[in-house]
Amino acid sequence: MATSSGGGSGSGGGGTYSYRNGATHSHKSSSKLDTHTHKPLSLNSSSNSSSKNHVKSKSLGPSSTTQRRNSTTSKDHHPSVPGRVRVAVRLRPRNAEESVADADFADCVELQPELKRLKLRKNNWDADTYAFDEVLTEFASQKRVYEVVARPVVESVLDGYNGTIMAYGQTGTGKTYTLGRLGEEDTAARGIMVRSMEDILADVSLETDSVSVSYLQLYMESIQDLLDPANDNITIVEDPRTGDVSLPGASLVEIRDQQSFVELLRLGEVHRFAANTKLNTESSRSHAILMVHVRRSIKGRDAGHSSENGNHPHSVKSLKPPVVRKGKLVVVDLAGSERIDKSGSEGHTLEEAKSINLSLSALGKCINALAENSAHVPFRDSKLTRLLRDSFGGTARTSLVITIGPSPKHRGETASTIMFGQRAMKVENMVKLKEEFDYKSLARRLDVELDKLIMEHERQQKAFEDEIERMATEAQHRLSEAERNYIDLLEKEKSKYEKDYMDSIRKLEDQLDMCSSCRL
Ligand SMILES: Nc1ncnc2c1ncn2[C@@H]1O[C@H](COP(=O)(O)OP(=O)(O)OP(=O)(O)O)[C@@H](O)[C@H]1O
Repeated sequence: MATSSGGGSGSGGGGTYSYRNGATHSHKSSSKLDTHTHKPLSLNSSSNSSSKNHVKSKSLGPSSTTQRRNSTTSKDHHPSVPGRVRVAVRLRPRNAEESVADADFADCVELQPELKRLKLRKNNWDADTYAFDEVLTEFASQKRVYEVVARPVVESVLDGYNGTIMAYGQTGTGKTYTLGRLGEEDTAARGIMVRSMEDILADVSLETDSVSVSYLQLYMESIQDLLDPANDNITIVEDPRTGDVSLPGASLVEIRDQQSFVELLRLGEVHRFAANTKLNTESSRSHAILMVHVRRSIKGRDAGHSSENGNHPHSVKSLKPPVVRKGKLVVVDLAGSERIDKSGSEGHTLEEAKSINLSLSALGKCINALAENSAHVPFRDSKLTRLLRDSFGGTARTSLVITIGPSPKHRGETASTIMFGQRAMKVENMVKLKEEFDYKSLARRLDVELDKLIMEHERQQKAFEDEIERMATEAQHRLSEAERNYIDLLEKEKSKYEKDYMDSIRKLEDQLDMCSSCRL
C-alpha cells in the first residue's frame, strides 16, 4: 500500500487542494486546537509521528468538467499524485425528541463553519476545538453537502481514479440521509448516491463509455447482493499484481439513465429491508455499499480511425489500441458506530454489535496504520477493510463525512466520531490513474478493419471480373464485326472477280466470233 510521507509535489493542476467551493485550505487539520491559544495540540504520540510526516497535499487534478475534458494527455506509466483523505463533519438538526428532552441544554457541539472548526463542549466553560476540511451545519443543504463532500471524488472517478465516499457516525445521525436519500418527492433532498450518478451520466458518452453498478450489504462478515438477494455470500477477490479489489459474484447492472438507477437503488433498499427483517435486525446494523464502475474511452487518442482521417488504413498507428480509463466510485453507508457497552446488547444483538465493532475498529486500525505510515496496514482483519483496500488510503481519492447529533446525552459517541474523523484526516493517499490499453476493443476494431478489407477485396475482384467479361464481350463483338467485314470484303472481291471473269469470257467470245467471221 503506497502512502506518501513527503514531497507533496502532485501533478495535475498544482496548488493546494481544496473543496471546489471552499477557499484554498492548508492542512493543519489533523489536530485538536487549544480553545484559548488556537495552537495545534497533538492528539497522541501517534499523531506526533504522523504530523512530522505530514505534508500539505497538492491538487488532486483538474476539477472542472472543461478542464477534465481537456486533460487527455498520454499517461502510459500510471502517474500517482498524493491526496489526503478529506473529512467533513455534518451536524444533524435536533429531532423532535431532542427538542423536548434537551430543551434546557445547549448542544454538545458548536460549529464555526467559516473557520472550518468544531467545538466539542466539555462543560459550560470549556471546549475542545477541532479543525476539519469542511464543517457542515444543521442548515447545510443536500446540494452543498454533495458539492463539498462528493463532487471532487466523482470528478476524479470520471478522470479514471478510484474514489470513495464514506459516512461514519452514530445511528440516527444522518448517514443514510446524507448518502442514500432518493429525493423523489422533494428533489432538493437527493442524497450523494443519486447526485453522483447524475453528474456521472451527464459527463459520459453512452456510445463509447459505460457505467455499471453493484449494490451490496455487508452484515456479520457476509456480503449480500442487494440486487439479487439469493446471492448472499459473495467473495472478495484481490488482484495480487495490481491490488485491485473485485466482487466477481456480485450483480453488475449497466446504467443508461438516471431513472433506472433510482429504481435500482429503490429495489436495493427493498431487498435490504426484506433481508434485515428476515435476519431480525435493522438496516443500521449493516454496511451498505454502492459500487459504480465507470469505463471511458479516451477520445483524440484513438489512432484506429486513421483511414477515416484519410491516412492509409494499414498504418502502424492503427495497431495502437484505444486507451480506456477505469474509475470506481465506492459509496459506503457504514453501520452505526455506537459502542457495545452503551447499546446494552445481548445474544444475537451482541454478536451483531461485535461484528460491527470488529469491522469499524478494523477500519479505525487501518486508518491509524495509514496515518502513521506503518509498514503493515491490517486490511485483512475484516471484510469491510478488505473491500475498501483499493479505495481507502491506497490508490483512491477518499472523502469521509462524519455525522453527529447535537444531543449532550451522546457526547461520548460524538467525541469518538470526531476522533475517528481526525485520525482519517491524516491518511495520505497515493492516487493512481487507472488507465490501460483496450486490447479487446483493438481486436474488435481490427475485425471490423479486416471485414472492410475483405469486402473491398471482394468488390475489386468483382470489378476485375466484370471488366474481363466486358473486354471479352467487346473483343467478341469486334471479332464478329471483323469477321462480318472480312466476309463482306471477300464477297465484294468474289463478285468483282466473277464479274471480271465474265467480262473476260465475254471478250474472248467476242474475239472468237470476230475470228470466225474473218475466216469465213
Ligand atoms: N441533515 C438532516 N436534516 C434533516 N433531517 C435529518 C438530517 N440528517 C438526518 N435526518 C433525519 O434523522 C433521522 C435519522 O437519519 P438517518 O436514518 O439518515 O441516520 P443514520 O445515521 O443513517 O442511521 P442508521 O445508522 O440507523 O442507519 C431520519 O429521520 C432523517 O430524516
